[in-house]
Amino acid sequence: MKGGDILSRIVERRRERLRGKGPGDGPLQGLDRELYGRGRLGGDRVRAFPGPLICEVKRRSPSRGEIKANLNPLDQARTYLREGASAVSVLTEQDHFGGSLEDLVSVRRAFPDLPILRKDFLLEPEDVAVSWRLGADAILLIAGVLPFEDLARLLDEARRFGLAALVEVHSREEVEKIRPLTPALVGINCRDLRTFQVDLLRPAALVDHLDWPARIVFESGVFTREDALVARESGCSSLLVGEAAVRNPRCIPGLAAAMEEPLPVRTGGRFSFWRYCAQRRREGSEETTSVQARPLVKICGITNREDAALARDLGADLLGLVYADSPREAPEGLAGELAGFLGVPLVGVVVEGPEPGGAGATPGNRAGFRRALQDLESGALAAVQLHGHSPGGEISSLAWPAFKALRPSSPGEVHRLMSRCSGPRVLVDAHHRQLAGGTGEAVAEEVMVEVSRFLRDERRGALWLAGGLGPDTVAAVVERWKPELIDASSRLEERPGKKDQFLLEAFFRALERGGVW
Ligand SMILES: O=C(O)c1ccccc1NCC(=O)[C@H](O)[C@H](O)COP(=O)(O)O
Repeated sequence: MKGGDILSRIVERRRERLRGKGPGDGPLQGLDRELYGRGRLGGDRVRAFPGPLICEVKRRSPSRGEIKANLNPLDQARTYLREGASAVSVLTEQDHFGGSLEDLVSVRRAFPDLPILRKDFLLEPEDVAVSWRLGADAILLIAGVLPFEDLARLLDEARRFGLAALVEVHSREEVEKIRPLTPALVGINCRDLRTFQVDLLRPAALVDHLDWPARIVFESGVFTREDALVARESGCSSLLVGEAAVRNPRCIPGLAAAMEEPLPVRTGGRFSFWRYCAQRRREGSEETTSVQARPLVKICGITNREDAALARDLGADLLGLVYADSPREAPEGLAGELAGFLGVPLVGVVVEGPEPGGAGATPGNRAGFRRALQDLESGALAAVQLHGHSPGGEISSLAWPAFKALRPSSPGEVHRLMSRCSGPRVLVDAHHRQLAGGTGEAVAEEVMVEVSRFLRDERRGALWLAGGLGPDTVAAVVERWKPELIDASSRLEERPGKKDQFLLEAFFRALERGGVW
């Protein structure tokens, strides 16, 4: 099912059910509150809810379709507990998620001490009472579907019953809506419930606007350790994981560990990389990942102080330093020197494994990789851009923060390469038989068509694009593919490794003049 107005339809259906059978949905009315209420969390435990990892009991969803039609809620909850979830969320919405209040009751009965969130589209104070009666410890309240007065009333009701309330937001507007209520537990949903688009940078973009003491839950789209690390870097203390946990509960220990163990490195020195990127997106782009605003600009292949300062002054958002065999390899010590005065995050570009065409793990590239890791650890680099094919697939075990640069050689390769990548963004660059990057060539049109289709159909993230961008092409490329970030290098040079002032200025002028912003 497509996005469209699905949220309104879900809410309308829920209202119909409330008008028909009432909040207890008929058969469950009159259940013994003492029996089902006995697992409720006491005061301190409500305050500690939900711990690092909430896993969801859900059979299907409008955005993902069937996930596990024959799911047994008890088996699923038991597995979650065994694997290390700190709380369980039970979907009770029937028509679109295949849940039920019976699911909630049966999980509560079997696990009296398990912290349970009731996840549904709750609309009326009576919903809160029913949730308590049937054994929930916490309820979800969605700011996007509740008028302010109703939200306030339901929050009060939750307090009266001693239930934790997870108040969910997705936009800046919704943050403003809940601000007067200063809820203690806020969920930031990476998924836009109206379009189903998932953007793992959404929490990072919103978190600084939550300017009251609150525990923040990172919701939706989490599959991997990298996703969990992004959640932590965004200032979230908990994850809410649905599809990944249902399909593969064995991911749970890794996700739980990623939320608790020491972060792999200093997460980007002075810059919190993903937070910087999320917050740097220009005005107007916040509400959607089909970006309208002027894209972020990464100028790559910086080898000296002068070029770095010029690119910064012209408006570059990120600068790239190459740590690989290349005519634009950055001299040793440059990152440390630039980080001291520049005020723009530096990205270390590395080639970390063999490329299909043979370029790759030369001794120079391996030495470059080690050097980049040192500069990342010292805080001189804010992130690492990984070219080449990593053997394991977990980029965070190589470096963090990091993102992959993918160079599909054909449309057929796009899905295979992009679906294997985790984390919030990948950079799409031009394929070349010999060179790992800095080719000066554009990504083939037919590859770009497939990349756009992948991002649209998977509804995940926004486009970061490199390859042959220069003053003459940048405006048309931006207009056509609407990237969130563009990356340019060799077509801004007077010779390999030295930027050309005229071309750099023309590039930024073309970007300002030619765009749709
Ligand atoms: O730029 C290089 O020489 C390079 C060498 C090895 C690995 C990556 C490299 N560059 C990566 C970049 O991010 C470039 O900006 C990107 O490939 C686009 O380059 P260009 O087509 O020259 O604008």
